[in-house]
Amino acid sequence: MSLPLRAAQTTTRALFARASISTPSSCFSPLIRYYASAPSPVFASKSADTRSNAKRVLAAVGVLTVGGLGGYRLYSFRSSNPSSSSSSSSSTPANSNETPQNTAPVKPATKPSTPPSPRAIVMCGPSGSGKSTLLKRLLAEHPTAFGFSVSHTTRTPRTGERDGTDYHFITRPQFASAVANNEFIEHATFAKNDYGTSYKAVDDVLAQNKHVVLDIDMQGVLQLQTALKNGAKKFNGGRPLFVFVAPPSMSDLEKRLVGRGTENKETLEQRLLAAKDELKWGLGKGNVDVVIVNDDVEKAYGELKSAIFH
Ligand SMILES: Nc1ncnc2c1ncn2[C@@H]1O[C@H](COP(=O)(O)OP(=O)(O)OP(=O)(O)O)[C@@H](O)[C@H]1O
Repeated sequence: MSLPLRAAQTTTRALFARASISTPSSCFSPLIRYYASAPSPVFASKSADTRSNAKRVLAAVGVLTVGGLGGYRLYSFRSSNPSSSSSSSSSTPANSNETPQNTAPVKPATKPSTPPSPRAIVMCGPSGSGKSTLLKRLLAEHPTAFGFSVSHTTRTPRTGERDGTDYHFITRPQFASAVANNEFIEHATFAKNDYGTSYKAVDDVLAQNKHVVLDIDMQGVLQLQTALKNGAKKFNGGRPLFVFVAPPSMSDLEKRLVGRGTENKETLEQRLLAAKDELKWGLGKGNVDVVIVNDDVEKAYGELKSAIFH
């Protein structure tokens, strides 16, 4: 990754963090939000439908690539396991005559199972794609199965904030030491303060037999995936499930961000710009386990549950 791109993404990340502080989801860390999930999924094998869907989505990426912020259509599919070398996700270009509208959605689970051990579920996708919307529903439907991880930060506690509950408040040298010791899944700086997500904080939730959903931006996911590939601790021996939430189109995404009322012109542009990169990455071969296109909340939520409970 070139330095200019990374610098631009880091800036975007900071903007996201700043904006998210004032959003309804700001009850979670400004850099990463955690939700305990319903019990862990076990991946179903990919069906013919799934592979067919993947082909169509990849075709949609092509449209996005040449069409800039123009409209595109995306459809749900299960991608390959990003950390599994035995993965066999399809990457064959789609038949250009096929229309996404004919794509069958991933079938929701009919009988949710209860996997034996907790798991981390990593939610990612462009800002405004609907991650919080879906996760709030999951949390509401499975309140006792959810737990929250506590982030570390070097910023000063605000009135009422409790160390170890709202954040782990640490000094800059402590933070630097934790970074050097690879204790963070991901970390970033915002407004001159450092924020980080430690493996331990996530493991603490898993140890309570609760599942954790991490709502992370693309850079955080890339950090995590790199760490996992390099042998970092894997959340109580389990591997996270990577879920990418995509909007049905760029114009829908823009409408939703505007409608949410959280953006000014600058942050809106930043988010839409970042969304293009995130979509290319999220829909790329093998980068995530599941892609959910949130064109309809009910359908998307069903697909999320299907991914989690299978
Ligand atoms: N399927 C949908 N149809 C229409 N509007 C939706 C849908 N899903 C979510 N929204 C709306 O889109 C807006 C953005 O959703 P949400 O805040 O959940 O996105 P997000 O991915 O969590 O964003 P961020 O990463 O910035 O927190 C919200 O106003 C939400 O109500």
